[in-house]
Amino acid sequence: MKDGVIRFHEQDSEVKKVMYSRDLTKPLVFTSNFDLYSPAPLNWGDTFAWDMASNTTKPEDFPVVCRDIIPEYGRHVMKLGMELLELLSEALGLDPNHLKDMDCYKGNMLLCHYYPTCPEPELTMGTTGHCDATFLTVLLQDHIGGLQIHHQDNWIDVPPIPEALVVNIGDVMQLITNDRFKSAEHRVLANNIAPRVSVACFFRADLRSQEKLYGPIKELLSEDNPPRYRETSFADFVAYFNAKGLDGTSALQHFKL
Ligand SMILES: O=C(O)CCC(=O)C(=O)O
Ligand SMILES: [Fe+2]
Repeated sequence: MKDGVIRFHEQDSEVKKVMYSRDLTKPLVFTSNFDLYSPAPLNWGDTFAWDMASNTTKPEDFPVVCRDIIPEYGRHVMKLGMELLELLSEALGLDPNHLKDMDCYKGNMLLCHYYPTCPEPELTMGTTGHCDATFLTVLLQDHIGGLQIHHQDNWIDVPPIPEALVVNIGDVMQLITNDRFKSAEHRVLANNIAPRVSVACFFRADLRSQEKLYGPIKELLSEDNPPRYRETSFADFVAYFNAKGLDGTSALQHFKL
């Protein structure tokens, strides 16, 4: 999978620009710098994004250099994520199907990141600190390193472990569990040694639906544990998150009661 991502990103810009867009609602998009229009230094990274929920994507729509692997990886990571949703439901004392039945996977997205070698890494970031606007993120990183997690006011390295995946809780999981599960703030350093590749599978609800509302799960609430967040559609959460940008503040604050 990592080779497939390298094959895509190391194509000529002329080939890639055909897929370039800043509209991540398109099924397959090549894009750059989540924060292109923010005043802060630009993030040093490109992304090839697949909206896994789009049922209009045909195998031949994928770029030929990674057509063999991206849909297959997508199937495997989806299966793993469903099992994780079951385990997390059980950990909350709920029926194993609870999170799956909340459709925490119906708007999934696969983000294939490529962070080019950066001549002046101290002036920017691969990705600035943020929590994901997801329930869950399953992350595959290569051997280069640079991923860090914010813990007790320090940024701690998450060293790559061969064959291992990193699983992050996202903001919307924190919201529906009323802070039982905390979202993990993370960032990626830029480096001047070698390009870095990672693949994030975002477990999300369907962004096309405004009907379903996500608030703290009723079974987890009690007199001593009243709801801490208001309900929101997944689409509204993501719209707020994207409009705010990666400015180091938590999108969850906006939904606090
Ligand atoms: O590249 C990484 O390791 C992290 C990517 C990330 O944080 C994201 O896609 O939200
Ligand atoms: Fe992230």
